[in-house]
Amino acid sequence: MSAISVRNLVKKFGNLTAVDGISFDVRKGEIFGFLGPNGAGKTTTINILVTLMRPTSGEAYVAGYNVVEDPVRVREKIGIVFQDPSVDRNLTGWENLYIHGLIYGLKGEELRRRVEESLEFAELTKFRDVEVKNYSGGMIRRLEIARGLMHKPEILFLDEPTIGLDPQTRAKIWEYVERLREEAGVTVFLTTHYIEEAERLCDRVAIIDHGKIVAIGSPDELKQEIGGDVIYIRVGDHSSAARLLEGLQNNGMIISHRELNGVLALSVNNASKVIPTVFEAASMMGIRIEEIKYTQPSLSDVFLHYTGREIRDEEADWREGIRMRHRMR
Ligand SMILES: Nc1ncnc2c1ncn2[C@@H]1O[C@H](COP(=O)(O)OP(=O)(O)OP(=O)(O)O)[C@@H](O)[C@H]1O
Repeated sequence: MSAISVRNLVKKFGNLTAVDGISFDVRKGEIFGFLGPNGAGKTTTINILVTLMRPTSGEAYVAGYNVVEDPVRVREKIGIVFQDPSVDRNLTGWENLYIHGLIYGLKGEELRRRVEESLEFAELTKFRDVEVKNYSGGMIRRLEIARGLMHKPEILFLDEPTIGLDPQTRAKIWEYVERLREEAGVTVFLTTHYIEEAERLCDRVAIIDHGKIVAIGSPDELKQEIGGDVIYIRVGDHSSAARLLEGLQNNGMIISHRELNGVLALSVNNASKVIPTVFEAASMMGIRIEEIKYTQPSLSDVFLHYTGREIRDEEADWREGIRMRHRMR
């Protein structure tokens, strides 16, 4: 039996179809990622799976229970960590866990033991009696994840677990999530719009865009599916990049392209055949190539391949900035 099974799931808000007929399975014990830009439908899907929202149509089973027909059973089997901080900043780490345990019906010695174990697992024992407002962003996240695990759920849902955290803290959270799977045997379903997060952490990834799954598989499988190489050419500015692209586009060698701050990225079948043509075109147009390199495609190239767009956009960065400011308050 799969840990999660979703069939033709649809969620509409008025005229907007936030989740548009998705189907997928999450295997027991895997770290499964939902990767997509802001607004793609990731949080809506999580909300349906954790029984906070009813789907418009379709079916979803979590730990074998139907999310609409058996929401109480589903909730017993899952832990949830939302995007925005939800711990009480005026309480200590210990107090936050203790109260959460009480809500879940734990009592006496059992509750105290579980709180200690959770603090230990989150490497927060030293800070157990410190008010959460004095914790760093990474410590708060670890506390929230530990809290989501206190009632020993089979499946843990993490909505954007590292949003707004710096790269070093992000890497620590990844290690922590891996440890959960290895030591606690929990199935993890997470959403993210960070490519590196999906690539580093997930056994399998579903790429979601405009409410639809555009690709699903292990990061390696997805990259192999699109095949080919990506050539990065630094020419210094946008107009040179645009001119060079125009000069290259007629030769039929470019599968897709994108440009960011004067760096042109070209998806091609065989980089070693295309690179001489790039130099030729640049020299004919008087464009100086500052740097050129090529790599196998990344998950970001997979997204570009299936959607024709970058996974990150300015709006996402802007919204994330707002969120971070909100979190700092
Ligand atoms: N309660 C709601 N009412 C109306 N529209 C909604 C509601 N919740 C989400 N939406 C819309 O549905 C779409 C999908 O949103 P969703 O939050 O699921 O995306 P997401 O991929 O999780 O992005 P984010 O990380 O920004 O939350 C968006 O266009 C959003 O504006």
